[in-house]
Amino acid sequence: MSPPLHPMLGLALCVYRRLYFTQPPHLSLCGSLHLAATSLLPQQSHNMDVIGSSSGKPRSDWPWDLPFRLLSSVRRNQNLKNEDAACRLDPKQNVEGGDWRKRGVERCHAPGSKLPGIGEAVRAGKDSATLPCLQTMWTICRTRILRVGHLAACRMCRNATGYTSIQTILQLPQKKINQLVYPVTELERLLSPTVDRTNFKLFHPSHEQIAKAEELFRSSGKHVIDYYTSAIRMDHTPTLTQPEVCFIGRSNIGKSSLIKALFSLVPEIEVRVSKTPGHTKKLNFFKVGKAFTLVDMPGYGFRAPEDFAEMVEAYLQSRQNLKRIFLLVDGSIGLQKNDKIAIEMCEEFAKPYVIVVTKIDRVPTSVLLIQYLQIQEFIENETSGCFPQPFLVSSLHLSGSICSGVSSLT
Ligand SMILES: Nc1nc2c(ncn2[C@@H]2O[C@H](COP(=O)(O)OP(=O)(O)OP(=O)(O)O)[C@@H](O)[C@H]2O)c(=O)[nH]1
Ligand SMILES: [Mg+2]
Repeated sequence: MSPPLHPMLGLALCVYRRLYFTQPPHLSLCGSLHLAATSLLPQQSHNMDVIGSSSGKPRSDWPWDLPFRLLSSVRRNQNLKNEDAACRLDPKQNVEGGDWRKRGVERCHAPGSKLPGIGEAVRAGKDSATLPCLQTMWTICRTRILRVGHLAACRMCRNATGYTSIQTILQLPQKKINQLVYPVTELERLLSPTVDRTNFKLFHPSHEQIAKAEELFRSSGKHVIDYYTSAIRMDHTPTLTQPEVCFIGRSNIGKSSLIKALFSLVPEIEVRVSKTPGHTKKLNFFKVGKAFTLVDMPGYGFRAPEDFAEMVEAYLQSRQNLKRIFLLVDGSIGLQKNDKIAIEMCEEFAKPYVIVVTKIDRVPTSVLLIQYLQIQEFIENETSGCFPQPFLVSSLHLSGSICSGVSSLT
């Protein structure tokens, strides 16, 4: 029989479990993988070819079929020439497991020195033996607890990579699978039966398709996934023939986090994520084998780099092998003025782009649905090169959330 808990401890545990052992972490990662996976799939191209606009009018001028068809062609048809292959692809991912683990270690060691310990007590003239003794014990205990916690967290984090796989997710109850893999379908369920759902169903890959695309995000001897280089100006960018996709959005919107989540099967790749806006200062290139390249970019808006225009706009405008832009928008606030400027830019440069609604784990479903419908309407009425169905993702940090997510499965 488990010992009775102190009421306060019981309450704390409840809050803790509520905060950390719920679904969003999976949802997030799955959403990202789903996004990554599906956008690479050949089958998707068929959808893309036929969907046209949601008004039923075919978008014959839509350049989408190129990027979406790519990957499969490359993989299936080895004879395809590079230039042809370079016409259809895209993906994404991210990293920071390494960083996180390092920070975990720092956290383990730092607290002792920061505690109001013996030194401070002595300086404050408290010469009673009790205080320093208790504080020393507390320091030691706390350091140990943190260290054990850190090791457990690291272990969970390693395990977590296993749970990022669609195969693992498929072992979950059906309802959970749906929540994780098809967040858009979950939203759709809330609509009244009279609402036109066409644009909710355009992008709905099967589990097999996702699994296939997921394979692209596993590094192996023949298919090496790794950071490649960084550039601060267009003329510093590497000359690459394989197709490229990039992630743009306001600073702090979660571009790097999304890339990191997509690279969660390759945790050794470092993708730096930060709470501080304006963290990514360069164009960071990550190679996914010979298949394609992902580019993480500085954000626009608050604390954007001064040379943002020369760097990012020039890249978007003139990068020949750029096949798709993923424009990230915050799920809680929807399209902002800056986002609309970015959309105008994509339209002007005639690059195919997708709107990705991020951080959906932080948004109540009702708010998310409203934002989603507004974005869909905007796409329908104001754009011509944007994929009509926004993607929903939440790419939580590998720290905490994912580990907790794993725990919730066990
Ligand atoms: N809850 C939640 N937080 C997220 C998500 N994605 C990113 N974040 C958090 O948002 C903050 C910013 O994430 P980044 O990935 O560094 O954002 P960024 O767009 O690369 O920012 P810049 O490099 O400054 O332009 C971090 O604290 C992330 O943990 C998400 O899906 N859900
Ligand atoms: Mg960043």
